[in-house]
Amino acid sequence: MTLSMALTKGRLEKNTVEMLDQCGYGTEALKNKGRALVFADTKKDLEYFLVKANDCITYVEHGVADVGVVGKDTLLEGGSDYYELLDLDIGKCKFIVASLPENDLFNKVGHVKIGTKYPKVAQNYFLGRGMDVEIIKIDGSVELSPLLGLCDGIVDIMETGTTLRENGLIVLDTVCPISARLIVNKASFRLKRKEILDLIADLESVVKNNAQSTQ
Ligand SMILES: Nc1ncnc2c1ncn2[C@@H]1O[C@H](COP(=O)(O)OP(=O)(O)OP(=O)(O)O)[C@@H](O)[C@H]1O
Ligand SMILES: O=P(O)(O)OC[C@H]1O[C@H](OP(=O)(O)OP(=O)(O)O)[C@H](O)[C@@H]1O
Repeated sequence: MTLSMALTKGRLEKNTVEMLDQCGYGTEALKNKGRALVFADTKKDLEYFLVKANDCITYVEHGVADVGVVGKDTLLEGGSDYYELLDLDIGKCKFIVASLPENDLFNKVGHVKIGTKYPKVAQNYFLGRGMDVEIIKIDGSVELSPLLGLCDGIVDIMETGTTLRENGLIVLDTVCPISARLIVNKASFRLKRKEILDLIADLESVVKNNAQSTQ
């Protein structure tokens, strides 16, 4: 049976395709893609879709894609009707709390405002610290919001730390690490169990090899 796989386009795309290559799969179409969005594997009974991160969860939850590759950041913020079966150990970054050095938001008396693209993650983090903060949803360039006085601090993704540094912000705390995960539609896992377990075994051995070669 053909397996359909939703891949997150953008930052995760190159590393995901590289992993599929390492599995020995036929990813030529994905590498010469033009404006196409659906690609057939040339060696395996696999079909790929390239989608935005949030849509990856939607396609998998609805069973249009049997499996998907998506960042843990998106999973923490998005739906929950899927199985998360493998940490692919790519797209590694973390959620952090940051502010201007003079804004000690953990000790501020009164109203605290937090800018973020990830309101659910931010809300849960601050509730966990017993702080009832106001969350202000921002869609991008989140680091700008404390500089302009829109908020006291931010919850955002940090990879190299360059964006924070170049905007004079400091990390106050780490919320959690992030990496790309393989998610699976629940019904597909019953109906296409063998195909999905084979895919997981292939990806798992690539994850192990890559971990060994970076040691
Ligand atoms: N420095 C980084 N910043 C943001 N995401 C990163 C970073 N490094 C790895 N990632 C991972 O890559 C995934 C895709 O990020 P990407 O920026 O391509 O898409 P996006 O978050 O939908 O942004 P955009 O709306 O700009 O396309 C993220 O969900 C995250 O898991
Ligand atoms: O630690 P760094 O390596 O600097 O990476 C982190 C930055 O990258 C992401 O933004 P992105 O480039 O996706 O732009 P956006 O602000 O429009 O989401 C993220 O939101 C940070 O701003």
